[in-house]
Amino acid sequence: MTTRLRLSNCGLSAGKRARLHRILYKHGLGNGTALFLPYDQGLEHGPRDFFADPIAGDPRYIIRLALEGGFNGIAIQIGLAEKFYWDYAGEVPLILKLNGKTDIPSDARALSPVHASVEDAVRLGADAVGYTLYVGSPAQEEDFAQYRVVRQEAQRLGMPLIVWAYPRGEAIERKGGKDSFYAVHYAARVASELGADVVKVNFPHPEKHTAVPADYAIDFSSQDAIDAVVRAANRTMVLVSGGSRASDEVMFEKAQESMSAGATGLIFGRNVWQRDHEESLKFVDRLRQILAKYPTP
Ligand SMILES: O=C(CO)COP(=O)(O)O
Repeated sequence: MTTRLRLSNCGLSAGKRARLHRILYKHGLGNGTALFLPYDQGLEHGPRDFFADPIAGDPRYIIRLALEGGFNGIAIQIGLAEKFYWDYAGEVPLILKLNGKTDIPSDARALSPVHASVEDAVRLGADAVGYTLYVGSPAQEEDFAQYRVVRQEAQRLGMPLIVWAYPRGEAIERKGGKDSFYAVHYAARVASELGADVVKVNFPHPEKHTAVPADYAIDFSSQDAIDAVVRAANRTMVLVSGGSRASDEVMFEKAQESMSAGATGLIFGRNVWQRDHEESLKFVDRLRQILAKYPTP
């Protein structure tokens, strides 16, 4: 088990620390762990994610769910933030996503263009911004360049920067795929090297080792894999993402292993809202029981 990071150990400026303190200690369980509700799938995947449970297509429903479920924050794009966020008077912290893309073009040269600014985030009362970085994409040079502008603005304005570190591209596919241990481990390290305050990763699949460099061809358990990912992030807090719908047992195991590895929290979307309201709240309650076991003073 890795030691859980404290806010005081993350090299944060005063503004970033104050905002992260609000997210981690004034919302959710208030124990230093985080449960975020991401709701950018309408842009990233299109309306198909809402077919299973059409109410989930309504941003007002999702923000209410974030409140009722006691989430630490909601991650949305600028359009929904402008139109819906203040209906709820900022009762749940806002993480404004600054870039995003549709899944209509292929991922061969994945790049998530920036369409909002850190100043937008300040104007909207956000407590953090989110940036998707496609680690391994042939468009890396452009990605790093636009990321640098966001990082510098976030630094200037005291705004915590959460990097969605997503391995992508043909080279990643050859080395085990985007949720292989190799790819997720590398992505966590990249976000830390590039100055993210928080990194969001997929849960690594240690069994997807084929065709990766020999150093990685080790018989890891999933716990060993997520432990190593959290270590690779160094003084960058780690959030583990949910992914597409899976059984509750699989999700709870993922949550348990992530928190035991020293992750700060979870960012689960479709597994929360692709089900009926009562079921969503029950599911969230079980996640909160897991987080409650890992307080960070
Ligand atoms: O952070 C996420 C999307 O931005 C994760 O969402 P899912 O849990 O639906 O995969």
